Parts: sequence; structure tokens; C-alpha cells
Amino acid sequence: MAEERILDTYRSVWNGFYSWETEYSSEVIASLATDTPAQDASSAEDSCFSQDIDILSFRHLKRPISGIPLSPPRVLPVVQAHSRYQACAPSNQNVMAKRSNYNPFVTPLFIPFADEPRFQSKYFLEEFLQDSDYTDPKLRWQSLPDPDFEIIQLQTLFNLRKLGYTVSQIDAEMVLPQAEMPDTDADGLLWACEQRHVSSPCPPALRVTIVRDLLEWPGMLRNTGDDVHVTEKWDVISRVDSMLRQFCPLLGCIQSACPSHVHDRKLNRNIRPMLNNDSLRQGAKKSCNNMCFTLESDDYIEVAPRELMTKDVISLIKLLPDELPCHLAGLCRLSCRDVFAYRSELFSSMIFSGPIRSDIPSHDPGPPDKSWFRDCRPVNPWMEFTAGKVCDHEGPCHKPTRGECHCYIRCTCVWRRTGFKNPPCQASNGEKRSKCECQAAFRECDPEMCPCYSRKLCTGIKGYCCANVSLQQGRIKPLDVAAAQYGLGAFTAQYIKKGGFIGEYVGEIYYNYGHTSRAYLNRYTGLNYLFDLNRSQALDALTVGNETRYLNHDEQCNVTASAWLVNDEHRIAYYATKSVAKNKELFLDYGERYWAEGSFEDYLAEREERKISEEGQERILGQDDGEFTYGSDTAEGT
Ligand SMILES: C[S@@+](CC[C@H](N)C(=O)[O-])C[C@H]1O[C@@H](n2cnc3c(N)ncnc32)[C@H](O)[C@@H]1O
Repeated sequence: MAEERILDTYRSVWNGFYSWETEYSSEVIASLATDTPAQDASSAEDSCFSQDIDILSFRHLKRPISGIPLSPPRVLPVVQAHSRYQACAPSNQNVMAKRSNYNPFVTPLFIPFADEPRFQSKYFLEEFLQDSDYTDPKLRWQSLPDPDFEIIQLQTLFNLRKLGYTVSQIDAEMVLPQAEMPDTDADGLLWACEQRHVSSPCPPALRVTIVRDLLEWPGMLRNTGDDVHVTEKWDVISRVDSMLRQFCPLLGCIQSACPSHVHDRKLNRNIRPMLNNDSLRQGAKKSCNNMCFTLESDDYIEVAPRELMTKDVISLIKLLPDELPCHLAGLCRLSCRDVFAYRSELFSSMIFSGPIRSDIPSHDPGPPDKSWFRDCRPVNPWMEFTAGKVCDHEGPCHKPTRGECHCYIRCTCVWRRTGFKNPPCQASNGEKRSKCECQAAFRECDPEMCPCYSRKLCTGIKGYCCANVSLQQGRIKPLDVAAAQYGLGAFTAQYIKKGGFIGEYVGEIYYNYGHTSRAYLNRYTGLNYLFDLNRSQALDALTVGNETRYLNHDEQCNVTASAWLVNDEHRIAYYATKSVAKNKELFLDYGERYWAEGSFEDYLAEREERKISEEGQERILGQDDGEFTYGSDTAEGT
């Protein structure tokens, strides 16, 4: 019954929305019509549009030229076509490739070179076919949602809310897109609503008011002030979880909205309260008002009204179980007594057996004990670093074995949080060292912590600045891009001294580049912008990059590249190996591996071979009804 009602509402909004279409279309067509007499049948036969002509004829759309003196035709010089080049979006920092281990579901925008017979689209599309259920890859525009549908669905939602349906009821009938975004990752209607609202986290329900003006159309019902109730599943923890993905968890990262540190962290939903009720009361220095929870004993804890105990309130208390109820009261829009009552109820089984305040370890970890360091692990565990071991040293993180440990930049242990005792580029015993420890470990100093930087650079005294922050400071040299011997090349726009920092090679960060559509494009165009960053990652400047992507190869090069560890991220810096005058082309030695690849035709043959052998393997596995065991041939013979 509910389903029918929802469908009816949906249908009537749909019809209402499109009712203008027939009338509007006829008006447009009528406005294009002229009084031009229909052609006679004999001349109409010659025309491609002969069938249409006796119904309507259209105005001549060109502007009338009578009266305008026409200049004699000019012969234009023959212009040489520019040789083929790959355009790229400018960027001054690395960005995570859209298609990566963390986001494999990317559709192709378009098929480049699709009209060139040598470019076999099937190889380009192969990567997108690899996803299960993905037998027919669509181009991006083919799967974009129609904004008209969205408006119709939102209007249907309003109308159904007016009829008294709850969001859960609407959701349950599965007529409109579902609201359960956090779990499903699907783009639900209510999720869409939520993106356009100003939310007030106030009980008694999660009240959400849609403020975006919907497109006005004759059949629309205005928002009558009826608030939409967002599904109860979408609580504070889920919201924070979803936002966490967008924020870089690295304390040392200095990029706002950092695009390169992806992570999959989730809030811990099972935080155990450490304080019992007495400890909590003791923690409050004074009562917040004369009704404060601190003035109540356990015997008189009132049971708070159930309807106020929303998912949001529960998740806030669970997230911050030892926060003073007086502090949470504002966030929950409840009295601190109610928050306290809920807390007591939520944690009734554990709270009264919890330690009292004096049992709780203070935030000062005291003298270092090895157990503190066991928790010392890289923030991005999937990142493999080539530059040395990670955190297997004996000492605390702020006293690394010289030149070996890189963990304190990447470490989540207690010491990391409390800050460095010794800034990384100062010897732990205070000795002066000829070379900064960071540099010895191929790591850039952190400008905020490096003592040589912060103390001396600001004075502006020559010779005192820390040279080990060039990537972070981005003190790049201007380069010109112009036609060169091998396509485009990079030229100096000013003199660069020997050893000078030129710029950073930036691009999209790829894991497992392998046989991707990108790899196929590289081979087809003969233009390869791939740079190995470390053992597991590569930078590709094919579609995102800066001027450094235009450096061509020469064994007699004037530029060298080094990989640096900067705030937990490997980055590539270019330096001049000799002084380079203005307007000279810059060259890098790409290395032997770069040139080891065969021709495009070899590559196709290799791919074809690989495919045949993979298909053969699948057939063998399929024939055995899944009971394939290694060595089965020999077992038969014996
Ligand atoms: C990183 S790009 C350099 C910029 C490129 N010339 C352009 O026009 O965009 C590398 C590509 O440049 C070309 N290239 C660079 N140095 C070369 C050389 N010494 N010999 C032949 N081709 C070269 C190759 O096509 C190579 O894949």
C-alpha cells in the first residue's frame, strides 16, 4: 500500500514536472516556422530533408549580408600543424590518482585517439573491464545523474513528508534512492538532501532544513517549513568517519586539504570510559549551575526522557565518554544532568567498576619505557619506504639511531603527540654536526621545527639559511617550455647555479601502474611521463604536472633528480649538476630502464600473449570443477 502511494506521488510529480514540455516544444517549433511556401514535390525530391519540408520550413539562420560590403577573399598562409603533444592540467603538488587501490571504480572520461585505427580501444578499456560486474564500461557522461530526476525526487520527498511518511518508511519501499550513504557508498537522495542543508544537531530529532532553492516549476510545493528527518543511521560518528577520509591525518603535513595522503581510518566506536561517576564529579572544578549533575548523588540520578536520547546524543557520549557532562550539554542541547543520566545508563555495566581518577595514567608518560614505543608505526602502513628501516630501533623515537630511523616524522606513538624533545636535524646530545641528520637520511627538515632554519633564516644573514627545505618552500626556478629536438623541452628562464634547486617533478601518484589504460597511452603516443617514486609508487605527469615534465633525456645531462622524504611523503626534486646559462635546454638522464621498453607493436604482441595464457589458465581451472590441485597429473600416473 505504502509502495503504491509512494509510486503514485512520484508519478504525479514526474508528470507535473514534464507537463510543460509538450507545450513548450510546440511553441519553440512554431517560433521557428516561417511563411516560406512549401517547395513543390519535384524540387523536394532532391533534398535530403524532402520528407520534412512540406510540414515546416525554417528561417534562414545566417545573418542577412545585403548592404555589408564584402572584402575580397584573402589567401591565408599555410600554417604548419604543431607536432603532437600531450596537454596536462597544471599542478604544483602531487595528487592521488583518481583510479588507485583505494578507488578502483573510475569510469573513462573518453577514449582518446578512438578514430585512429592503430589505437585499439579494447586495450585502453581493458582496465575498466577488470572490475567485477563491469562488462560494459560506460564513459563518464553516460552515467552522470540527470539533474531533472534529482529535482523530481526531492519534490516527491517533500510531498511524501507532507503526507506523513517518515524517511525510514520511504526508504523501506526502495522507490526513491536510498538514504543509507555511509554503509553503501551509494549516492542516496537523502544524502543529496543533506549536502544542501543547514543542520542543527538539536534533539528531539535530527532536524534538517533544506535551504537550497529548488528550481521553480508550476507543480512544485514550496517547503512549508516541514523539516526532513535524516535517517537515524547517519549519526555523528558516521559523519566524522566520512569526513576523516578527506583530511590528512599527518600532524606534520602542511598542505591544507592535502590531496596525497589517502587513508582509511575510522573512529573507534568502542572507547571504554575510564572514569566512574565519582571521578567524573571530582573532575568538575565547580558546578555549571545549581542544577548541575555534580550536585546529584548516584541514588538520585533521574531517568532522562527517552525521546531526547537520539543517535547523535548517544554517539557523542560514546565518542567522548570521559568528557564532563557540562561540556557535552551544549553540543547535545541537553542539560548536563540529562547527559549524565544517559551516560550512566549507557555505561552502566562498566562504569561503576572503572578506575577512579587517581588510577588513570596521567598524560605525562614519565620516564621512557620500551612499551611506549611498541605502538610506534607508520601512519600510512601501505606505504613502503625505501630510505631505511622503520621504527625497529631500541631507543625512543626522538633519539633515533643516527641516519636509520625515519619514524618520528611518521610515528603515532606517545612521543610524537607530545612533540619532539630534540628537533630532527640537531644531534641528540647537542653536538654540532657537519651535516644535518635529516639530509643524511634523505629527509627534508621541517621548517617549523628545524632549528637551523627557524633561528637563522629570519635574520636574513647570508649563509645561515637551511638549504634543506627547498621542496617545502617551493623556491622553484622559472622555466620556459618550447619546441625542442624531441617534441617540447624545458629551457631556463634565468641563470641557475650549480647545485641549485630547479623544481619538483609532480604528477599523479599511482600504485601498481602495471597494465593500466595510462600505460597503454604511454606506449601508443611514445610519450612517457612516469617516474618511479619508491618501490610501490610511481608519479605520472601525463595529465597533471608542471614544467619539469618537459625535461628531455640526455646522458650528458645538466640536471639530477633526488627523492626526498617530506612530511611522510616521497617527493622528487630536480637540481642543476652544473651552472646553466639562461635560455639553455635542461636535460635529465632517464636511466637505462626507461629506454628498455620495446616498440608499441612488441607491446601489443606481449599483451595478446599474456591474455591468451591467462584465458588458458582460467579454462584449466574451470574444467576441474574447482577441485584443482597442484601435482594432479603426477597423481594420476602413479
Ligand atoms: C618526460 S617527456 C619529455 C617531454 C616531451 N618531449 C614532450 O614533448 O612532452 C619524455 C618523452 O620525451 C621524448 N624524449 C625525451 N628525450 C628523448 C631522447 N633523448 N630521445 C628520444 N625521445 C626523447 C620521448 O618521447 C619520451 O617518452
